[in-house]
Amino acid sequence: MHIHIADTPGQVARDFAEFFEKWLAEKKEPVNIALSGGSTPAVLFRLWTEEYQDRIDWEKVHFFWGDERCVPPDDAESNFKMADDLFLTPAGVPSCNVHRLRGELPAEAEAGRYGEEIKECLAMKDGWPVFDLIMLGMGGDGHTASIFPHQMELLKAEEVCALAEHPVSGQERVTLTGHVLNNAREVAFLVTGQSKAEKVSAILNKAPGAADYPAAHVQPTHGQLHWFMDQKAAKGVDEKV
Ligand SMILES: O=C(O)[C@H](O)[C@@H](O)[C@H](O)[C@H](O)COP(=O)(O)O
Repeated sequence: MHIHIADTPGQVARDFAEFFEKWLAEKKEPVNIALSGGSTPAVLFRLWTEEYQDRIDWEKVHFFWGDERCVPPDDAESNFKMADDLFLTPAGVPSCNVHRLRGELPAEAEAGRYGEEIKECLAMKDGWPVFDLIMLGMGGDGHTASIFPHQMELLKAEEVCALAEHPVSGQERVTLTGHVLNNAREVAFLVTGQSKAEKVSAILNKAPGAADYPAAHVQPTHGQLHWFMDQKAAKGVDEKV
């Protein structure tokens, strides 16, 4: 596991962007990556648009989503909308490289369709699709993607994508499931802010009860795991974990 701690959320985004640029430069073939949702990636998306438009050959990158809210693509809640407004469109990412999870469609059917699209586009290993890189966030309850503590069974689901729901709002989601997350070549958490510190510390220090948090179960079978955090989220984490 690789721990990357920076002073500020802006520096976390910059550290990840530099990591990503070096990582991509070593790839001879196009890569398939899954973007995280929520608000944390916004800083990175703006940075990619403002400073990396010409530094990265975005035609080499195919974008998928680790999860999506079951809303239309123009809804303020849409993970796609945030990425598209801040990065995909302004940075001129080719639309054929953007594999949108169609939140406007009936969730169960879309979970199946998106899983099939992923299996068509990605290599397979151990019966599961292999993302080159999956970006993840973590909620204050320890959820990741849209695998929440009240739906731990999604960590072991037999489908590539499954229907999920937010425990408070009841909002329907579609999420990658645990086997897919753990089949990736690289998994990178981007987690910032004081509100995440307790769960981050429990997970990285393997404290009792950490197994109740879905993010604790992201342990790539073959791949590398990275935690990019700011000082506030990483409070209490021993860098030697
Ligand atoms: O659709 C989502 O909301 C995400 O995929 C979710 O897993 C998110 O990454 C965390 O909830 C952290 O969200 P913030 O970045 O807003 O703290």
